[in-house]
Amino acid sequence: MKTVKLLDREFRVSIPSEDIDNVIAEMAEKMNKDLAGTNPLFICILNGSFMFASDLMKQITVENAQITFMRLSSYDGMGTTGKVKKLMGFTEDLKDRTVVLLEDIVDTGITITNTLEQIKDYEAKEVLIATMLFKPDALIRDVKLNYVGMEIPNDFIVGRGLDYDGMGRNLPDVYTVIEK
Ligand SMILES: O=P(O)(O)OC[C@H]1O[C@H](OP(=O)(O)OP(=O)(O)O)[C@H](O)[C@@H]1O
Ligand SMILES: Nc1nc2[nH]cnc2c(=O)[nH]1
Repeated sequence: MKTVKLLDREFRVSIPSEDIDNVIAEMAEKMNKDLAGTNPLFICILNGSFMFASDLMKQITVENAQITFMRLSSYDGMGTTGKVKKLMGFTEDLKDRTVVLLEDIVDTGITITNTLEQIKDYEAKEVLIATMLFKPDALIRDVKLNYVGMEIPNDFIVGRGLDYDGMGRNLPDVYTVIEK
């Protein structure tokens, strides 16, 4: 079993990199059809989504697609603080645009619903949500996800952009914490 140690915890591979590549490719293909002619603006929610956004955007062929970034943070160690801090905003005008929020993971749903709240006054034409990973059993907010790469169990994971106290974002595979 492939494992990795990050700080004080051990993790085992739970999703190989190729499986994630495949779901991102499928998502890009679907978006290329759905979003044709919409001049979409993708918003990558940093930090965790940097790798997903990069992998996805390389496969987006929609004309006039654009990407921008905002930075939010709510996790401390392995748990949500329940509060979403905005650390960096964007300057693009969302009015009458098709906006696609890019998340690495929707867990409790607190971050994504908070993001929707933050941008609602910008009067976008529509706001779609795309997430690489989704934990349905952890969701405590009512939110519609338009594109979901993969549903996963309610365990703490790292890799593919996701961190444990800043560590492990660079790992191409996804790893699940080994409970002590
Ligand atoms: O659905 P939720 O329970 O809100 O969890 C999802 C959020 O948690 C992670 O962000 P985090 O706050 O860890 O910041 P990071 O992206 O900088 O790692 C992840 O990138 C999502 O944005
Ligand atoms: N690293 C990491 N960040 C998260 N944010 C929400 N859920 C998770 C998770 O399982 N792992």
